[in-house]
Amino acid sequence: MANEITLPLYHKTARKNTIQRTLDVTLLFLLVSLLVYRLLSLKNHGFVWLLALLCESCFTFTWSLIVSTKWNPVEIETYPENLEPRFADLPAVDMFVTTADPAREPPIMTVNTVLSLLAVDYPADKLACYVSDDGCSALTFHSLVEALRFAKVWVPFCKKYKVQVRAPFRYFLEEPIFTSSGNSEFEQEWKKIKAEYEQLCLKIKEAGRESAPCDLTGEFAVFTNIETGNHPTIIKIIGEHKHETEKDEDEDVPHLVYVSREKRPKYPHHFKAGAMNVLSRVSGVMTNAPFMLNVDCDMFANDPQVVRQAMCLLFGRESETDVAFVQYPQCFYNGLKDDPYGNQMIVLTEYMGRGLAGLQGPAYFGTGCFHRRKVIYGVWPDHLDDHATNHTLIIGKSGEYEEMKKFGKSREFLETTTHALRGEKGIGPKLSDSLEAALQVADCDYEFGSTWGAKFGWIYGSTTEDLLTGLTIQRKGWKSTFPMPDPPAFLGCAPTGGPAAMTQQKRWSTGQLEILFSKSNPIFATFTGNLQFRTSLFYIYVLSWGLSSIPELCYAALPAYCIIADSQFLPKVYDPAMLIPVAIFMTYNMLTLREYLEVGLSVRAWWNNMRMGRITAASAYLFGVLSVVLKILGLSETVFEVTQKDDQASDNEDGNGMNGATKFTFDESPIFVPGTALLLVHLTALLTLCLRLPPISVHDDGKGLRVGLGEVFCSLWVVQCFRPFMKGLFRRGKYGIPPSTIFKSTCLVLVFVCMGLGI
Ligand SMILES: O=c1ccn([C@@H]2O[C@H](COP(=O)(O)OP(=O)(O)O[C@H]3O[C@H](CO)[C@@H](O)[C@H](O)[C@H]3O)[C@@H](O)[C@H]2O)c(=O)[nH]1
Ligand SMILES: [Mn+2]
Repeated sequence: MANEITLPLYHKTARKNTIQRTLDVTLLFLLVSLLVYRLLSLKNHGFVWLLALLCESCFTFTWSLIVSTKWNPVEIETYPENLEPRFADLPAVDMFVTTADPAREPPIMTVNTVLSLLAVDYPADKLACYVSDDGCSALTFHSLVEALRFAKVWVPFCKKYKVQVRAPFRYFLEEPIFTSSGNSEFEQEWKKIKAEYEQLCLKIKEAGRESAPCDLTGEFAVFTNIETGNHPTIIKIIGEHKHETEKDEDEDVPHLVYVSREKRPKYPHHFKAGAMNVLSRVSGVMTNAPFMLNVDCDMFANDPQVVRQAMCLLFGRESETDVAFVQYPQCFYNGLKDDPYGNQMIVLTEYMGRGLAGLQGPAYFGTGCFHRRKVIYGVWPDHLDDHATNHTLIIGKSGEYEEMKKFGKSREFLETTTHALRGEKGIGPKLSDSLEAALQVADCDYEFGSTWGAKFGWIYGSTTEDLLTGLTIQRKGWKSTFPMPDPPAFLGCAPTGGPAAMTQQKRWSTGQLEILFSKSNPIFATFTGNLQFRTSLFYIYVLSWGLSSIPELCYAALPAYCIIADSQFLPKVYDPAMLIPVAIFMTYNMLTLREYLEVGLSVRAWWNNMRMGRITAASAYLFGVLSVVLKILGLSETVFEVTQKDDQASDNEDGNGMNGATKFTFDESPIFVPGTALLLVHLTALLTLCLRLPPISVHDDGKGLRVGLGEVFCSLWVVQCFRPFMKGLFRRGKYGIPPSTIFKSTCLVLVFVCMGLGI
């Protein structure tokens, strides 16, 4: 027998990327050359030249951040099969699912996520699943109660037949190949369970149609006349794993708990971050597992080995204690062909993600992440041992009790926290015994006087609470890790449609800027904390997505301005200096295209991402900047608008759920005004050009063309990028840009043209 201590749990290898590095550096060199050229020739040119220089400086800076992040990619492999030979007793894991709105997040979706978690390949008595419902919806609760009933057949079935994908809506998409006899046990069971799942879907669908999903009596009575933003805490133990019947396969399902925290109109609830903190505390008093997994309601576990994989990276050898969290990439099951909305983030994950894994580790991306409970409770990596062995945080000694007050005033919670910090469980055998304590820690005023959300837990103050929380953890010097298994560990749902995609990007850029302009920003974290320099560069990159909209928009408007004002922002065509921008254009496109092709994506996917990058910057990011400016001026608060998720059930009905989804959709939102205006400006410029025919006339010196060909080319390129908007001008309904948006945009165009003509 192999020496069990030496069996590896994971392996991390550096990946070769010579070609990529060469291309990246070449581009950086070209960009710097362009800046030098502009600087040297600045005095011969006017404002336009200076503006171009400023924009290009921003792009060069951003590019250098990207190059630094991508420089050292790694690959991480885990060996879950070695976990049990090495550790007979696997650690417990609490699994959190958040949902907020049964209309935007169909309960059947949450149910599938929960089922996939309940069925993972891990001892059921070590798992507990907590669902936080910020919508306080009887429908969601009802759906979960039904789901547990189904789980009692689904989980044993998955384990018996080693089902690979344990979210039923995915599993039942295809019929397996049954053995020829046609009546095998598997076939019969498969059909029976499929019928039961269909029954479950039907029940949930019908319940959703009624004003109340069922009679609001018994367990459901608390939901009578409930108001979403004004109600007491509701915690329901939907299913308790029974130890006595451990041998009985039918009952081998983990705990399932429903949590809807108290909400009152005047109390801030801090959106998802608040929900996660409540889940941390409720699970603290109920199960107190040393590790916690968190997923959004649309992110099901796609690989039943996922908990074991994560434990390979988190649990075990001492040298691993510095890994604070294991973040899995966000991958999507509803990915439309060729990524028309440019939000599948495959290339971003592949290059930036792998690169980050080679540094201090990835940021926390909000879902598909396993956290160490101690880290969430604010422990520093160098204090880990104090807490584990001889920490004196024992309740009862006065001074220390003071220190513990930062966790809030529940005695039960403080007790379990002490245990958690010491690496013990310290909770009673029955969930129901802790119900009262759980209700107390979910109160909306529980956090008053504590430092929840400020020093530890999920940190408040940004609509991208994930980045802020991760940054706070990494600031302490913690590392994290980013395995990218195939098949993906989790699969979620990417927003489809212009409005949903833009709303999400706007929220992200808002949240990112909130962090950048706060005292938690990565620059301070490097100088006053332990955030590594290059990890900090990554954070600066990601947190300034919103800001990038300003140089992007200016630069995109420059060609049109130049054509209208008859000036030039690029060197003349016959000027040898023109080679620099041409080389930049070619290298950039070649390099990015290569990245897409390398990971098996199409040219179309590359192009869609390129153009969505421009569209997003001109719309969502700009609005992100606006909402942060309004917040800083104290004029409005930022809010977390939940992303609309497509209904899986209806997806299945029409086979692919992609009815016209590749056509860009619009709504009345002002978010589409800047993009429309930009397009109209370019069309106006190109039209002016045609009216000024013949555009190509020989200059006095006989050498040049009157029109800057560079500018015309750029203008055509911008129009090409905004083609979805161009089509939107001529379409109607949700595929068309609303007349009011066109009107507002036209006003902006008039202002712009007047500026260009110097009126
Ligand atoms: O008041 C709220 C608002 C949201 N959520 C939940 O937060 C999750 C993420 O919301 P979603 O609308 O899906 O946002 P996305 O932009 O798709 O989410 C990404 O970005 C968020 C930060 O902006 C992270 O929190 C997420 O984990 C990450 O997947 C969902 O499960 C919601 O139910 C709550 O629990 N309470
Ligand atoms: Mn989401």
